[in-house]
Amino acid sequence: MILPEIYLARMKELLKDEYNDYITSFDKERYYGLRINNLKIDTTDFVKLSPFNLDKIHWTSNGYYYGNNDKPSKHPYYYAGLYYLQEPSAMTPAELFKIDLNDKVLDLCAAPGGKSTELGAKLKGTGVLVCNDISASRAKALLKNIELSGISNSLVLSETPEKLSSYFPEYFDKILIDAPCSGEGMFRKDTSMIKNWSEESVKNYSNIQRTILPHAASMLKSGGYMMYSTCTFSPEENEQTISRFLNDHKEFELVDLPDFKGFDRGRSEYAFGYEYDFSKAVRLWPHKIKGEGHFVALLYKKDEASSYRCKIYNSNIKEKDIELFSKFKKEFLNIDFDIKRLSIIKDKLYYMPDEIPSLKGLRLLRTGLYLGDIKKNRFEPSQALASSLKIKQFNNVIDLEVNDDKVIRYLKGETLQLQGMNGWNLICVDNYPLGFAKKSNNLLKNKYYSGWRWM
Ligand SMILES: C[S@@+](CC[C@H](N)C(=O)[O-])C[C@H]1O[C@@H](n2cnc3c(N)ncnc32)[C@H](O)[C@@H]1O
Repeated sequence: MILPEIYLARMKELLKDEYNDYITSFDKERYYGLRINNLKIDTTDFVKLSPFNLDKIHWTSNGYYYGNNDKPSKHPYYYAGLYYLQEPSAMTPAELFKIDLNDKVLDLCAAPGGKSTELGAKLKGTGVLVCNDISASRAKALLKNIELSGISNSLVLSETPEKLSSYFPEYFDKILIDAPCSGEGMFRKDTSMIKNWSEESVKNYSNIQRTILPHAASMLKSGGYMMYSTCTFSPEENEQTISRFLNDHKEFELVDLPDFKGFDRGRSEYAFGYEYDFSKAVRLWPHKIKGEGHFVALLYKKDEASSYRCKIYNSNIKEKDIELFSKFKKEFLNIDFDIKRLSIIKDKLYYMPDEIPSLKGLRLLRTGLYLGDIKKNRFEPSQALASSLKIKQFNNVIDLEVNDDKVIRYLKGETLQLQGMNGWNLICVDNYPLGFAKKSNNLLKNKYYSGWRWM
Protein backbone atom coordinates (compact mmCIF):
# COMPACT_ATOMS: atom_id res chain seq x y z
CA MET A 1 0.00 0.00 0.00
CA ILE A 2 1.45 3.37 -1.00
CA LEU A 3 0.74 6.17 1.44
CA PRO A 4 1.53 9.87 0.74
CA GLU A 5 4.95 10.99 2.05
CA ILE A 6 3.44 13.93 3.92
CA TYR A 7 0.97 11.62 5.60
CA LEU A 8 3.76 9.28 6.71
CA ALA A 9 5.78 12.19 8.13
CA ARG A 10 2.73 13.36 10.10
CA MET A 11 2.13 9.86 11.47
CA LYS A 12 5.78 9.55 12.49
CA GLU A 13 5.44 12.77 14.44
CA LEU A 14 2.19 11.57 16.06
CA LEU A 15 3.21 8.00 16.85
CA LYS A 16 6.95 8.31 17.52
CA ASP A 17 8.26 4.86 18.56
CA GLU A 18 4.94 3.18 17.67
CA TYR A 19 5.23 4.31 14.07
CA ASN A 20 6.71 1.02 12.79
CA ASP A 21 3.97 -1.01 14.48
CA TYR A 22 1.38 1.17 12.77
CA ILE A 23 3.03 0.70 9.37
CA THR A 24 3.28 -3.09 9.74
CA SER A 25 -0.43 -3.23 10.70
CA PHE A 26 -1.13 -2.60 6.99
CA ASP A 27 0.28 -6.05 6.19
CA LYS A 28 -2.20 -7.71 8.53
CA GLU A 29 -5.71 -8.77 7.58
CA ARG A 30 -8.57 -6.42 8.27
CA TYR A 31 -11.28 -7.53 10.68
CA TYR A 32 -14.95 -7.98 9.88
CA GLY A 33 -17.63 -7.44 12.48
CA LEU A 34 -21.33 -7.86 13.08
CA ARG A 35 -23.32 -6.23 15.83
CA ILE A 36 -26.32 -8.06 17.22
CA ASN A 37 -29.54 -6.04 17.07
CA ASN A 38 -30.77 -6.30 20.66
CA LEU A 39 -34.03 -4.68 19.65
CA LYS A 40 -34.89 -7.99 17.99
CA ILE A 41 -32.84 -10.60 19.79
CA ASP A 42 -30.76 -10.96 22.98
CA THR A 43 -27.05 -11.44 22.49
CA THR A 44 -27.01 -14.90 24.10
CA ASP A 45 -29.99 -16.08 22.00
CA PHE A 46 -28.29 -14.95 18.81
CA VAL A 47 -25.00 -16.60 19.72
CA LYS A 48 -26.91 -19.89 20.20
CA LEU A 49 -28.74 -19.47 16.89
CA SER A 50 -25.82 -18.16 14.85
CA PRO A 51 -24.31 -20.36 12.11
CA PHE A 52 -21.23 -18.08 12.02
CA ASN A 53 -17.81 -18.49 13.54
CA LEU A 54 -18.13 -15.71 16.13
CA ASP A 55 -15.47 -14.22 18.36
CA LYS A 56 -16.37 -11.44 20.82
CA ILE A 57 -15.14 -7.88 20.23
CA HIS A 58 -13.93 -7.33 23.77
CA TRP A 59 -14.93 -3.67 24.24
CA THR A 60 -18.53 -4.22 23.11
CA SER A 61 -21.50 -6.02 24.66
CA ASN A 62 -22.98 -7.24 21.39
CA GLY A 63 -20.27 -7.01 18.73
CA TYR A 64 -18.50 -10.05 17.23
CA TYR A 65 -15.82 -10.77 14.65
CA TYR A 66 -17.00 -13.32 12.13
CA GLY A 67 -14.94 -15.83 10.21
CA ASN A 68 -13.40 -15.31 6.76
CA ASN A 69 -15.63 -17.98 5.26
CA ASP A 70 -18.86 -16.63 6.75
CA LYS A 71 -21.20 -14.65 4.52
CA PRO A 72 -23.53 -12.89 6.97
CA SER A 73 -24.89 -10.49 4.34
CA LYS A 74 -26.26 -13.53 2.48
CA HIS A 75 -28.22 -15.06 5.29
CA PRO A 76 -31.97 -14.92 6.12
CA TYR A 77 -31.16 -13.62 9.63
CA TYR A 78 -29.66 -10.53 7.99
CA TYR A 79 -32.98 -10.01 6.20
CA ALA A 80 -34.74 -10.41 9.54
CA GLY A 81 -32.60 -7.53 10.88
CA LEU A 82 -30.98 -9.64 13.61
CA TYR A 83 -27.58 -7.96 13.13
CA TYR A 84 -25.82 -5.09 11.43
CA LEU A 85 -22.50 -5.52 9.63
CA GLN A 86 -20.04 -3.01 11.02
CA GLU A 87 -16.30 -2.47 11.23
CA PRO A 88 -15.37 -3.31 14.87
CA SER A 89 -13.89 0.09 15.84
CA ALA A 90 -16.92 1.85 14.34
CA MET A 91 -19.03 0.12 17.01
CA THR A 92 -17.25 2.09 19.74
CA PRO A 93 -19.14 5.43 19.84
CA ALA A 94 -22.64 3.94 20.15
CA GLU A 95 -21.30 1.29 22.54
CA LEU A 96 -19.78 3.88 24.89
CA PHE A 97 -22.75 6.27 24.70
CA LYS A 98 -25.07 5.64 27.65
CA ILE A 99 -28.65 5.96 26.43
CA ASP A 100 -31.56 5.94 28.88
CA LEU A 101 -35.08 4.83 28.10
CA ASN A 102 -37.24 7.76 26.88
CA ASP A 103 -34.20 9.84 25.88
CA LYS A 104 -34.53 12.12 22.89
CA VAL A 105 -31.49 11.24 20.79
CA LEU A 106 -30.06 12.90 17.68
CA ASP A 107 -27.59 11.22 15.34
CA LEU A 108 -26.59 14.25 13.27
CA CYS A 109 -24.32 12.62 10.64
CA ALA A 110 -26.05 9.29 10.58
CA ALA A 111 -25.84 7.60 7.15
CA PRO A 112 -25.77 4.70 6.50
CA GLY A 113 -26.90 4.10 10.09
CA GLY A 114 -24.21 1.96 11.74
CA LYS A 115 -24.48 3.95 14.95
CA SER A 116 -28.14 4.99 14.68
CA THR A 117 -29.25 1.36 14.61
CA GLU A 118 -27.47 0.70 17.92
CA LEU A 119 -28.74 3.94 19.50
CA GLY A 120 -32.26 2.92 18.42
CA ALA A 121 -31.80 -0.55 19.92
CA LYS A 122 -30.73 1.02 23.23
CA LEU A 123 -33.92 3.11 23.31
CA LYS A 124 -36.00 -0.10 23.02
CA GLY A 125 -38.81 1.72 21.22
CA THR A 126 -39.10 4.51 23.83
CA GLY A 127 -38.26 8.21 23.39
CA VAL A 128 -37.25 9.58 19.99
CA LEU A 129 -34.37 8.88 17.64
CA VAL A 130 -33.77 11.59 15.05
CA CYS A 131 -31.38 10.41 12.35
CA ASN A 132 -30.05 12.98 9.93
CA ASP A 133 -27.59 13.08 7.08
CA ILE A 134 -26.95 16.06 4.83
CA SER A 135 -26.65 13.77 1.80
CA ALA A 136 -30.06 12.77 0.47
CA SER A 137 -28.71 9.69 -1.34
CA ARG A 138 -26.90 8.42 1.76
CA ALA A 139 -30.00 9.14 3.85
CA LYS A 140 -31.90 6.60 1.68
CA ALA A 141 -29.52 3.84 2.78
CA LEU A 142 -29.96 5.08 6.34
CA LEU A 143 -33.74 4.76 6.04
CA LYS A 144 -33.48 1.17 4.85
CA ASN A 145 -31.21 0.23 7.77
CA ILE A 146 -33.50 1.93 10.30
CA GLU A 147 -36.53 0.07 8.95
CA LEU A 148 -34.76 -3.27 8.60
CA SER A 149 -33.61 -2.95 12.21
CA GLY A 150 -37.22 -2.58 13.32
CA ILE A 151 -36.78 0.88 14.85
CA SER A 152 -40.25 2.36 15.22
CA ASN A 153 -39.62 5.66 17.02
CA SER A 154 -37.42 7.55 14.58
CA LEU A 155 -37.49 10.46 12.20
CA VAL A 156 -35.17 10.20 9.21
CA LEU A 157 -34.09 13.52 7.75
CA SER A 158 -31.72 15.01 5.23
CA GLU A 159 -30.98 18.53 6.45
CA THR A 160 -28.17 20.90 7.27
CA PRO A 161 -27.33 21.03 10.99
CA GLU A 162 -28.10 24.77 10.86
CA LYS A 163 -31.67 24.25 9.68
CA LEU A 164 -32.26 21.42 12.14
CA SER A 165 -31.13 23.63 14.99
CA SER A 166 -33.99 26.07 14.40
CA TYR A 167 -36.54 23.23 14.78
CA PHE A 168 -35.06 21.46 17.80
CA PRO A 169 -33.63 24.10 20.19
CA GLU A 170 -32.45 22.46 23.44
CA TYR A 171 -34.60 19.44 22.62
CA PHE A 172 -32.23 16.46 22.84
CA ASP A 173 -30.82 14.58 25.85
CA LYS A 174 -28.06 12.95 23.80
CA ILE A 175 -26.45 13.92 20.48
CA LEU A 176 -23.96 11.93 18.45
CA ILE A 177 -21.80 13.72 15.88
CA ASP A 178 -19.99 11.04 13.91
CA ALA A 179 -18.35 13.73 11.86
CA PRO A 180 -17.32 13.72 8.20
CA CYS A 181 -13.53 13.41 8.27
CA SER A 182 -10.43 12.64 6.22
CA GLY A 183 -10.82 8.92 7.05
CA GLU A 184 -7.18 8.16 7.88
CA GLY A 185 -8.33 5.41 10.23
CA MET A 186 -9.99 3.54 7.34
CA PHE A 187 -7.04 3.43 4.90
CA ARG A 188 -6.57 -0.32 5.42
CA LYS A 189 -10.28 -1.07 5.05
CA ASP A 190 -10.92 1.24 2.12
CA THR A 191 -7.81 2.08 0.08
CA SER A 192 -9.81 4.44 -2.16
CA MET A 193 -9.77 6.91 0.75
CA ILE A 194 -6.00 7.27 0.39
CA LYS A 195 -6.15 9.02 -2.96
CA ASN A 196 -8.58 11.64 -1.60
CA TRP A 197 -6.28 12.46 1.31
CA SER A 198 -4.23 15.67 1.42
CA GLU A 199 -3.21 18.16 4.09
CA GLU A 200 -5.75 20.45 2.49
CA SER A 201 -8.54 17.89 2.98
CA VAL A 202 -7.63 17.59 6.68
CA LYS A 203 -8.01 21.37 6.95
CA ASN A 204 -11.30 21.34 5.03
CA TYR A 205 -12.83 18.62 7.18
CA SER A 206 -11.70 20.36 10.32
CA ASN A 207 -13.52 23.52 9.12
CA ILE A 208 -16.70 21.51 8.41
CA GLN A 209 -16.53 19.91 11.87
CA ARG A 210 -16.12 23.32 13.46
CA THR A 211 -19.28 24.59 11.76
CA ILE A 212 -21.34 21.51 12.70
CA LEU A 213 -20.55 21.45 16.44
CA PRO A 214 -22.15 24.76 17.55
CA HIS A 215 -25.42 23.83 15.81
CA ALA A 216 -25.43 20.48 17.57
CA ALA A 217 -24.67 22.22 20.89
CA SER A 218 -27.69 24.50 20.53
CA MET A 219 -29.97 21.45 20.14
CA LEU A 220 -28.76 19.83 23.38
CA LYS A 221 -30.58 20.32 26.68
CA SER A 222 -28.60 21.51 29.68
CA GLY A 223 -27.57 18.39 31.52
CA GLY A 224 -27.33 16.54 28.19
CA TYR A 225 -24.40 14.69 26.60
CA MET A 226 -22.83 15.14 23.20
CA MET A 227 -20.51 12.53 21.73
CA TYR A 228 -18.05 13.42 18.96
CA SER A 229 -16.33 10.77 16.88
CA THR A 230 -14.23 10.48 13.74
CA CYS A 231 -12.43 7.69 11.93
CA THR A 232 -9.29 9.74 11.49
CA PHE A 233 -6.04 10.33 13.39
CA SER A 234 -5.22 13.97 12.61
CA PRO A 235 -5.22 16.13 15.77
CA GLU A 236 -6.67 18.98 13.67
CA GLU A 237 -9.90 16.96 13.31
CA ASN A 238 -9.95 15.54 16.82
CA GLU A 239 -8.38 17.27 19.84
CA GLN A 240 -8.19 20.59 18.01
CA THR A 241 -11.78 20.54 16.74
CA ILE A 242 -13.01 19.80 20.26
CA SER A 243 -10.72 22.24 22.08
CA ARG A 244 -11.69 25.07 19.73
CA PHE A 245 -15.32 24.25 20.45
CA LEU A 246 -14.70 24.17 24.22
CA ASN A 247 -12.92 27.54 24.05
CA ASP A 248 -16.14 29.08 22.71
CA HIS A 249 -18.58 27.00 24.78
CA LYS A 250 -17.66 27.24 28.43
CA GLU A 251 -20.91 25.47 29.33
CA PHE A 252 -19.40 22.21 28.02
CA GLU A 253 -16.78 19.96 29.63
CA LEU A 254 -15.01 16.73 28.65
CA VAL A 255 -16.23 13.53 30.31
CA ASP A 256 -14.03 10.50 31.00
CA LEU A 257 -14.67 7.53 28.69
CA PRO A 258 -14.02 3.99 29.94
CA ASP A 259 -10.80 2.14 29.23
CA PHE A 260 -10.46 -1.25 27.54
CA LYS A 261 -7.42 -3.31 26.68
CA GLY A 262 -5.70 -1.77 23.64
CA PHE A 263 -7.48 1.61 23.92
CA ASP A 264 -5.24 4.66 23.70
CA ARG A 265 -6.21 8.07 25.10
CA GLY A 266 -6.57 11.49 23.44
CA ARG A 267 -3.53 13.80 23.39
CA SER A 268 -3.78 16.89 25.62
CA GLU A 269 -0.66 18.40 24.02
CA TYR A 270 -2.62 18.91 20.80
CA ALA A 271 -5.40 20.93 22.45
CA PHE A 272 -5.76 24.36 20.93
CA GLY A 273 -5.71 27.40 23.20
CA TYR A 274 -6.39 26.34 26.77
CA GLU A 275 -5.33 23.10 28.32
CA TYR A 276 -7.92 20.36 28.37
CA ASP A 277 -7.56 16.86 29.68
CA PHE A 278 -7.84 14.80 26.51
CA SER A 279 -6.85 11.65 28.34
CA LYS A 280 -10.63 11.47 28.93
CA ALA A 281 -11.11 10.85 25.19
CA VAL A 282 -10.28 7.63 23.34
CA ARG A 283 -8.06 6.92 20.36
CA LEU A 284 -8.17 3.54 18.63
CA TRP A 285 -5.24 2.39 16.49
CA PRO A 286 -5.08 -0.59 14.12
CA HIS A 287 -1.75 -1.69 15.65
CA LYS A 288 -3.25 -1.84 19.17
CA ILE A 289 -6.67 -3.44 18.70
CA LYS A 290 -8.30 -5.80 16.23
CA GLY A 291 -10.01 -3.01 14.29
CA GLU A 292 -9.37 0.23 12.39
CA GLY A 293 -8.74 3.78 13.63
CA HIS A 294 -11.18 5.93 15.57
CA PHE A 295 -11.40 8.91 17.93
CA VAL A 296 -14.21 9.39 20.47
CA ALA A 297 -14.81 12.25 22.92
CA LEU A 298 -17.79 12.78 25.22
CA LEU A 299 -18.94 16.24 26.30
CA TYR A 300 -21.37 17.25 29.04
CA LYS A 301 -23.48 20.42 28.86
CA LYS A 302 -23.52 21.76 32.38
CA ASP A 303 -26.92 21.83 33.96
CA GLU A 304 -27.89 25.48 33.98
CA ALA A 305 -31.66 25.03 34.02
CA SER A 306 -32.72 26.20 30.59
CA SER A 307 -36.20 27.59 30.15
CA TYR A 308 -36.75 26.71 26.50
CA ARG A 309 -39.40 24.14 25.65
CA CYS A 310 -40.25 23.08 22.08
CA LYS A 311 -43.88 23.39 21.09
CA ILE A 312 -45.01 19.78 20.74
CA TYR A 313 -46.96 18.73 17.67
CA ASN A 314 -50.21 16.83 18.16
CA SER A 315 -51.99 15.21 15.26
CA ASN A 316 -55.72 15.92 15.19
CA ILE A 317 -56.66 12.66 13.55
CA LYS A 318 -60.20 11.32 14.13
CA GLU A 319 -61.40 7.72 14.51
CA LYS A 320 -63.22 7.97 11.16
CA ASP A 321 -59.96 8.85 9.33
CA ILE A 322 -58.45 5.54 10.36
CA GLU A 323 -61.44 3.19 10.07
CA LEU A 324 -59.68 0.90 7.58
CA PHE A 325 -56.57 0.70 9.73
CA SER A 326 -58.68 0.03 12.87
CA LYS A 327 -60.34 -2.89 11.07
CA PHE A 328 -56.94 -4.29 10.03
CA LYS A 329 -55.59 -3.79 13.55
CA LYS A 330 -58.55 -5.58 15.14
CA GLU A 331 -58.18 -8.54 12.82
CA PHE A 332 -54.40 -8.96 12.83
CA LEU A 333 -52.44 -6.85 15.32
CA ASN A 334 -51.88 -7.27 19.04
CA ILE A 335 -50.50 -3.81 19.79
CA ASP A 336 -52.05 -0.61 21.09
CA PHE A 337 -51.61 2.72 19.37
CA ASP A 338 -52.07 6.18 20.85
CA ILE A 339 -54.38 7.88 18.34
CA LYS A 340 -52.74 11.27 19.04
CA ARG A 341 -49.54 9.91 17.52
CA LEU A 342 -51.09 8.65 14.26
CA SER A 343 -50.63 10.85 11.25
CA ILE A 344 -51.77 10.59 7.62
CA ILE A 345 -49.61 12.08 4.89
CA LYS A 346 -50.80 11.50 1.30
CA ASP A 347 -52.79 8.36 2.21
CA LYS A 348 -49.84 6.88 4.10
CA LEU A 349 -50.34 6.21 7.78
CA TYR A 350 -47.49 6.83 10.24
CA TYR A 351 -47.05 6.29 13.95
CA MET A 352 -45.10 9.30 15.15
CA PRO A 353 -42.64 9.24 18.01
CA ASP A 354 -43.98 10.89 21.16
CA GLU A 355 -43.38 14.59 21.88
CA ILE A 356 -41.93 15.88 18.63
CA PRO A 357 -42.11 19.48 17.45
CA SER A 358 -43.74 20.57 14.19
CA LEU A 359 -41.62 19.34 11.28
CA LYS A 360 -43.15 21.52 8.55
CA GLY A 361 -40.54 22.63 6.01
CA LEU A 362 -37.95 19.92 6.82
CA ARG A 363 -36.67 17.41 4.26
CA LEU A 364 -38.08 14.26 5.81
CA LEU A 365 -37.57 10.74 4.50
CA ARG A 366 -39.58 9.17 7.31
CA THR A 367 -41.87 10.53 10.00
CA GLY A 368 -42.06 7.76 12.55
CA LEU A 369 -43.08 4.20 11.76
CA TYR A 370 -44.64 3.92 8.32
CA LEU A 371 -47.58 1.61 9.09
CA GLY A 372 -49.00 1.29 5.60
CA ASP A 373 -51.28 2.72 2.92
CA ILE A 374 -54.90 3.66 3.19
CA LYS A 375 -56.38 2.45 -0.10
CA LYS A 376 -59.94 2.89 -1.37
CA ASN A 377 -61.48 0.08 0.66
CA ARG A 378 -58.62 -1.51 2.53
CA PHE A 379 -55.49 -0.91 4.58
CA GLU A 380 -52.26 -2.32 3.14
CA PRO A 381 -49.52 -2.83 5.77
CA SER A 382 -45.95 -1.81 4.98
CA GLN A 383 -42.65 -3.71 5.01
CA ALA A 384 -41.50 -1.35 7.81
CA LEU A 385 -44.43 -2.52 9.97
CA ALA A 386 -43.51 -6.19 9.37
CA SER A 387 -39.88 -5.47 10.32
CA SER A 388 -40.90 -3.71 13.52
CA LEU A 389 -43.13 -6.55 14.80
CA LYS A 390 -42.46 -9.32 17.27
CA ILE A 391 -43.99 -12.64 16.21
CA LYS A 392 -46.54 -12.48 19.07
CA GLN A 393 -47.87 -9.16 17.86
CA PHE A 394 -49.44 -10.60 14.70
CA ASN A 395 -52.31 -13.09 14.56
CA ASN A 396 -51.61 -15.03 11.35
CA VAL A 397 -48.06 -16.30 11.24
CA ILE A 398 -46.22 -18.63 8.89
CA ASP A 399 -42.97 -19.52 10.61
CA LEU A 400 -40.34 -21.22 8.41
CA GLU A 401 -37.15 -22.89 9.52
CA VAL A 402 -33.95 -21.23 8.36
CA ASN A 403 -32.93 -24.21 6.18
CA ASP A 404 -36.28 -24.37 4.40
CA ASP A 405 -35.64 -23.32 0.79
CA LYS A 406 -38.95 -21.41 0.90
CA VAL A 407 -37.26 -18.74 3.04
CA ILE A 408 -34.96 -17.59 0.26
CA ARG A 409 -37.66 -18.06 -2.36
CA TYR A 410 -39.91 -15.78 -0.29
CA LEU A 411 -37.10 -13.21 0.00
CA LYS A 412 -36.65 -13.39 -3.79
CA GLY A 413 -40.30 -12.43 -4.23
CA GLU A 414 -41.55 -15.80 -5.53
CA THR A 415 -45.13 -16.97 -5.01
CA LEU A 416 -45.12 -19.91 -2.62
CA GLN A 417 -47.40 -22.88 -2.04
CA LEU A 418 -48.06 -22.36 1.66
CA GLN A 419 -51.18 -22.93 3.71
CA GLY A 420 -51.69 -19.68 5.65
CA MET A 421 -54.93 -18.10 6.83
CA ASN A 422 -57.13 -15.89 4.68
CA GLY A 423 -55.97 -12.28 4.61
CA TRP A 424 -52.60 -11.04 5.85
CA ASN A 425 -49.92 -13.45 7.07
CA LEU A 426 -46.60 -12.55 8.68
CA ILE A 427 -43.80 -14.69 7.20
CA CYS A 428 -41.10 -15.44 9.78
CA VAL A 429 -37.82 -17.30 9.90
CA ASP A 430 -37.19 -19.14 13.19
CA ASN A 431 -39.73 -16.81 14.90
CA TYR A 432 -38.29 -13.56 13.46
CA PRO A 433 -40.47 -11.60 10.99
CA LEU A 434 -39.35 -11.12 7.39
CA GLY A 435 -42.40 -9.60 5.72
CA PHE A 436 -46.01 -10.07 4.72
CA ALA A 437 -47.95 -12.32 2.35
CA LYS A 438 -51.66 -12.06 1.59
CA LYS A 439 -53.98 -14.96 0.96
CA SER A 440 -57.09 -14.68 -1.18
CA ASN A 441 -58.78 -17.27 -3.42
CA ASN A 442 -56.36 -19.93 -2.17
CA LEU A 443 -53.38 -17.99 -3.49
CA LEU A 444 -50.74 -16.62 -1.14
CA LYS A 445 -49.38 -13.42 -2.69
CA ASN A 446 -45.82 -12.49 -1.77
CA LYS A 447 -45.79 -8.94 -0.36
CA TYR A 448 -42.09 -8.74 0.49
CA TYR A 449 -40.91 -5.24 -0.44
CA SER A 450 -39.40 -5.49 -3.93
CA GLY A 451 -36.61 -2.98 -3.13
CA TRP A 452 -35.23 -5.30 -0.42
CA ARG A 453 -35.31 -8.57 -2.36
CA TRP A 454 -32.62 -11.24 -2.14
CA MET A 455 -30.50 -10.92 -5.31
C1 LIG B 1 -18.57 9.19 9.10
S1 LIG B 1 -19.94 9.31 8.12
C2 LIG B 1 -21.24 8.78 9.16
C3 LIG B 1 -21.30 7.29 9.39
C4 LIG B 1 -22.50 6.88 10.23
N1 LIG B 1 -22.55 7.58 11.48
C5 LIG B 1 -22.52 5.38 10.50
O1 LIG B 1 -22.10 4.97 11.56
O2 LIG B 1 -23.02 4.64 9.63
C6 LIG B 1 -20.22 11.02 8.09
C7 LIG B 1 -21.51 11.47 7.45
O3 LIG B 1 -21.63 12.87 7.60
C8 LIG B 1 -22.37 13.36 6.50
N2 LIG B 1 -22.13 14.82 6.47
C9 LIG B 1 -21.19 15.50 5.79
N3 LIG B 1 -21.29 16.82 6.05
C10 LIG B 1 -22.32 16.96 6.90
C11 LIG B 1 -22.95 18.08 7.51
N4 LIG B 1 -22.50 19.32 7.32
N5 LIG B 1 -24.02 17.83 8.30
C12 LIG B 1 -24.50 16.57 8.50
N6 LIG B 1 -23.94 15.47 7.95
C13 LIG B 1 -22.87 15.68 7.17
C14 LIG B 1 -21.87 12.57 5.32
O4 LIG B 1 -22.84 12.53 4.29
C15 LIG B 1 -21.61 11.20 5.95
O5 LIG B 1 -22.69 10.33 5.71
